[in-house]
Amino acid sequence: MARSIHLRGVTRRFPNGPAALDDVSLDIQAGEFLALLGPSGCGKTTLLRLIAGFEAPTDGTLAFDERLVAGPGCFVQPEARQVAIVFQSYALWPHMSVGENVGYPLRVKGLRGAERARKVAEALAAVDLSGFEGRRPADLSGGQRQRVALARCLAMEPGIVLLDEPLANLDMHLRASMEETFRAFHRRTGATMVYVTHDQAEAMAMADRVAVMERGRILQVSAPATLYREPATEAVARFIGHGHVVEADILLSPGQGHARARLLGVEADLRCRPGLRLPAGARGRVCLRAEDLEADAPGGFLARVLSSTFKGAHSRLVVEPLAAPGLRLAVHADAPYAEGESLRVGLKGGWLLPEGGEAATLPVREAALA
Ligand SMILES: Nc1ncnc2c1ncn2[C@@H]1O[C@H](COP(=O)(O)OP(=O)(O)OP(=O)(O)O)[C@@H](O)[C@H]1O
Repeated sequence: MARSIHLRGVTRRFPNGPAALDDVSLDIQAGEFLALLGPSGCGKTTLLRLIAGFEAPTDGTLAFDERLVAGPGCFVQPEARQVAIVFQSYALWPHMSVGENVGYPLRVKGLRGAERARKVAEALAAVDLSGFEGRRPADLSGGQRQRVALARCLAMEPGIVLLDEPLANLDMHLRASMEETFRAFHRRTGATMVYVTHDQAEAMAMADRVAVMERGRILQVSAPATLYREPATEAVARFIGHGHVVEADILLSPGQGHARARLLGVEADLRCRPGLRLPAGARGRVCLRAEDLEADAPGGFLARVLSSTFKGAHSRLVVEPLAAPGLRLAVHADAPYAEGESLRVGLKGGWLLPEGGEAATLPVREAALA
């Protein structure tokens, strides 16, 4: 049975350093597929290890459903938490066959003979490895080994599955096909899954919701489309999908999900959070993506082409608005442009970041253009 996970004010400190987790509160629904995403050192693995029971919180509480598993005066040992873990390194026993590896947790549970063999065969069939029972892990490819680890997890019928960068050791091509395997695994088990990754494409492709972390804190937890279209802070806007953030003057106080503003010398209608309070005349910050911009649009702002790259269906331009020297924006155009050429760029939209976003930093970092 899938279980929900609840963290309240969880802090984890190690000696000699800032808190690895800093006052984290998070509710993961039963049966949800949640990805923890963030740069190296942001605390993803510590959070996962805490749920598994390999770490204890310095402060705060952790509960599965209604049951407290870690907190003041309480610590449930990892083996009593009934949580399955899939590691980057597969963690298969090299001396056991595939069938023995998958059947191991069932043996520990006391399952014998034909019933165990049936469950092993079912789990291997679910990951497309029927007939591999007799092989050794050493005779398998990386992707096959990871599927054996998944089958072992499947055989345990766990309520919670924790995955620590399980695709990190696989090549690009295999990763894409394994994403589908993980989604199918999730549909099949209905388990609550917490998936650690620093690869945003992976997180966005698989998870129901993504928690973006930075320096031990959760910046935003949202469905992938919401993270992309409606980032809560400038840091999330820049991190997810390489959004560009520019300053704007609010012309009409935001209404129900819309605002009128002047940015880069032209007026535009922007999307915003319903109920957002920013008076006319205030300064706001806007997340712009390539799809918010239109090349060669009369009435748009003037910009200079810095580079033009042929991408098949379109050319990807990097332009510098004349009104904001140093700012670089990505724009899609139907035709290629020459370097140094001028054009007008139309503003079709943009997302007005909610108040409380971090201070704008211009010029935009080159990294945002990658
Ligand atoms: N056992 C430990 N002792 C001391 N510091 C630790 C320990 N474990 C983690 N840390 C520190 O806590 C911070 C968060 O580490 P964590 O491994 O959770 O990050 P991460 O986001 O998973 O990074 P990566 O993607 O590189 O694995 C880091 O600064 C790390 O150095």
